Amino acid sequence: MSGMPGLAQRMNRGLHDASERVAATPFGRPVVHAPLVFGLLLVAYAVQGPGSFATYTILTILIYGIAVLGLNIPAGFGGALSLGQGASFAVGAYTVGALTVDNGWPFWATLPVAALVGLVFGLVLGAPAGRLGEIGLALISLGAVLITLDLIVALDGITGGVTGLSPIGLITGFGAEPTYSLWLLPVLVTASALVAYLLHYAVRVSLIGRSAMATRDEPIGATALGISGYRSKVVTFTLGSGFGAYAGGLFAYMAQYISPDAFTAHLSILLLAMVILGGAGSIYGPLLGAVILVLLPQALAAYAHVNTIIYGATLMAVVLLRPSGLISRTAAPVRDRLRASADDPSGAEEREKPEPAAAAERIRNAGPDAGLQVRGISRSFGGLKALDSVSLGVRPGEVLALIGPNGSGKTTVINVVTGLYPAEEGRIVLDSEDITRLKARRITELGVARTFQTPKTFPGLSVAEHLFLAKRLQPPGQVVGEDLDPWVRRLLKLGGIDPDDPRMMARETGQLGHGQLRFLEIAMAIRHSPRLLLLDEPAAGLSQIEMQGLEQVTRELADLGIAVIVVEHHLDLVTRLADRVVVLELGKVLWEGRPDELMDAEAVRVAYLGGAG
Ligand SMILES: Nc1ncnc2c1ncn2[C@@H]1O[C@H](COP(=O)(O)OP(=O)(O)OP(=O)(O)O)[C@@H](O)[C@H]1O
Repeated sequence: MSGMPGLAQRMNRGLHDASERVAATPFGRPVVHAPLVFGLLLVAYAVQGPGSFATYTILTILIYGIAVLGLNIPAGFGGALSLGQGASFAVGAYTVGALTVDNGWPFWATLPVAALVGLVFGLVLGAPAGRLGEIGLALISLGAVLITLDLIVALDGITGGVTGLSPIGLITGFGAEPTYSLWLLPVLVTASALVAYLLHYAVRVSLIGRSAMATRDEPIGATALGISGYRSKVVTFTLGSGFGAYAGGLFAYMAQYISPDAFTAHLSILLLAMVILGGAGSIYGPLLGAVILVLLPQALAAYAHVNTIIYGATLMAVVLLRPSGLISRTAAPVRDRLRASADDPSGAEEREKPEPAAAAERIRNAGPDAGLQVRGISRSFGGLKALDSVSLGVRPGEVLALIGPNGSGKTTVINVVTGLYPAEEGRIVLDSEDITRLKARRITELGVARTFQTPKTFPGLSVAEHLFLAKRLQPPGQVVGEDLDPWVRRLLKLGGIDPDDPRMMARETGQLGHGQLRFLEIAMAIRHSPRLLLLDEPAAGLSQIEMQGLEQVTRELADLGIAVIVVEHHLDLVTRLADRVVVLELGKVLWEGRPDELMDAEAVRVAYLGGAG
């Protein structure tokens, strides 16, 4: 299903900065520049005075900054249109308020509890919302804001109702009166912002962050890689809410008084606006958004009659002129090297051939049910029977070519085998295990890798990040007990991607050409270390040289013991590469045999080649 790209997707894809970026940010790694900023801010507080208006403004920016970094996790990395960050902020503020005012807890106890409550709140909200599309998720999160506000008013025994809670001091209890240390708040907020920034960056470069981005950019491709889109949404929502609640807790300490007025739906919209304005999905863009949207109203305060108009117009202008926000997303570095060969980690020599003896023995020892058996599968779309009782099989070490006229059902076979569409009839057995009713992700986990007719790669992730995901999501217990990185490297090179060029590896794939994407996708499938590899028209759009390279690598991979099904229109390639050929017509198997018999088969000539010759 193509359909219109969603709002969040458009928001996230936006404009790609054409420049090549290797580092995570223009200022280098966050671990280097973040402590520097921390020090500079402390100097600024000292110069301005820790209780000054300037310090208060910086602290406001940092507190909102923590909340928007959190929101950037589901909204930027995950592409979810979340309007509920204000609710998490409120939950955190009231957790701190209630524990401080009613129970006299000090800040070092209340703030972790606030973050924890925020995580639970995010999980409770994210678990049902994660199943919904963009609009559903937006509405659920907005609903959460409204309900939270009502609950704050209703639970006045804990929250103080409309009157609110005060005084909220940083250090209370132990028989002491609430204490307001002039320096404690700035240091605590600034240190918290620093940690939040580093944590946010860690999420960005983790499997969680990259999986969320992959799902955002290409959900079907992500599923084929073994990523659970639902889990990604729930986890990112939960983490973001934890950040939001912690920020709300800090806000309570800064304001020393909280009431429902501070947490209306306007706050949630403001936080989302900060993320979008600064650059959703970028590492420090949301912080820039917080700076602008805190300072702008202050700068406009003198023009009371027009300030809202200017504020709104500025927002609209920026979003219209730069749909991806002020700061474009930045490719993140990957600590994951493609090895040139299993026994040569230095990466000098590439191994040309698999070890024939070991591989041949593995193939010989495969049991009678080894490989894939498809028995009488059918699948309809509306009134159209795309597959009608199709049976075929492929053994380890074998290349099966699936050919047939357009619309004969070749891709549907791959889609049904990989669980994208369930079969309506028949059985699919992989190495003696019935996989007919398994979900797509589970089938991937069993060692089934595929490519698509049009590569389903992730435009916002770098080449290296694609290969990172394929490796990290590799099924346990590799079938081919060898490191396949040398073949991955060869495939990349065939596609014109130099695996040893850091700039190339750091390039977002939204900037790559068709051939590069096709080889990258095949390389990812190989990095998955599959037992069954399904290639959907891999040679489409390739040159003769590229096709020959692809043919050689595919043969070698099969010789290692991988079972390969290749859907292909190039009959010359099919006759050279395949061990067996299955011809489909109108969803049925028309013919099956050796490639050298193909041209003599009368039925195939009539159906597939139009009876010529
Ligand atoms: N998701 C779908 N919804 C509706 N119809 C579908 C869907 N997927 C496939 N079909 C239909 O099923 C039939 C088989 O399609 P399929 O893509 O498997 O053919 P194919 O042999 O791979 O063709 P091509 O060589 O053009 O890729 C076609 O008529 C197609 O329109």
